[in-house]
Amino acid sequence: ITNLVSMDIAANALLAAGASPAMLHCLREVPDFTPRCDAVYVNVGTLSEDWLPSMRAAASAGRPWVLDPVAAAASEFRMEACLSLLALRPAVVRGNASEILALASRSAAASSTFKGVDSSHDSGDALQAAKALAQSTGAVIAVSGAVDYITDGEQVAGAGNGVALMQKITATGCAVTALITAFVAVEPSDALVAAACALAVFGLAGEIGMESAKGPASLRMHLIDALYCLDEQTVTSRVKISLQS
Ligand SMILES: Nc1ncnc2c1ncn2[C@@H]1O[C@H](COP(=O)(O)OP(=O)(O)OP(=O)(O)O)[C@@H](O)[C@H]1O
Ligand SMILES: Cc1ncsc1CCO
Ligand SMILES: [Mg+2]
Repeated sequence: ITNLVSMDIAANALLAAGASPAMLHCLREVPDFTPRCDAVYVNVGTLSEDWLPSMRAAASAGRPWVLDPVAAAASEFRMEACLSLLALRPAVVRGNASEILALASRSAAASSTFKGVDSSHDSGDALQAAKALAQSTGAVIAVSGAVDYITDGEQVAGAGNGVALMQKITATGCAVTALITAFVAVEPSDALVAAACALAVFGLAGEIGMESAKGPASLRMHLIDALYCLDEQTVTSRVKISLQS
């Protein structure tokens, strides 16, 4: 269940990576459909009062699930929605630094530099907040940025792949959270590894895509092509993941 802006890029990124996406958000379909999913993705980017019950039902269906708290500090309603979803035990939460800082401080007003769906902080600024949030929620917290940080509250992994121009394509963050969900479906017992690998692989696809891109629109196309064409040799030789502690 993802936002209206991200549906296309998220579904195409998942297909290119070998997953099988389906976007449904009708509450009456959730009980039939969700048990058949290997993992569930909930993204609040275009939240509405109608969608929140569907999100809560899908997150409660007993499948491993992943939360993208897009613009968590946009409003009281959105912050409360994110906090109520966090209580439903996501395996992973992936946000940009501003989103993770806002969630960790649990207040829509706390983020004075908040401007919307884009981050106004570097990922490193949110590392301590991510660790605290991981400890208080039991979720793996991933903060995207120049270096993506992934933590379970004890261990911290850094994923260094990616290109800055990815920030100029809307919903690349939403797409990488979708990819994390697919990786969690494959590796449900190690969400830290799943999230770190998905972020590194998506960043690597961005690096390879950048070799042919002329700007954000062509990078979007080449990134999806690169994701589709990745092979094991390229992944193992170019992925940059390090354990920080
Ligand atoms: N400065 C950067 N250098 C390299 N890669 C980056 C940089 N900033 C972001 N990325 C990568 O871009 C992708 C999207 O991350 P970003 O932090 O922009 O997400 P976001 O703000 O949630 O995006 P959106 O809300 O548009 O979906 C991630 O794969 C991340 O690793
Ligand atoms: C631009 C935008 N607005 C709500 S969700 C979204 C996609 C990036 O998060
Ligand atoms: Mg985002």
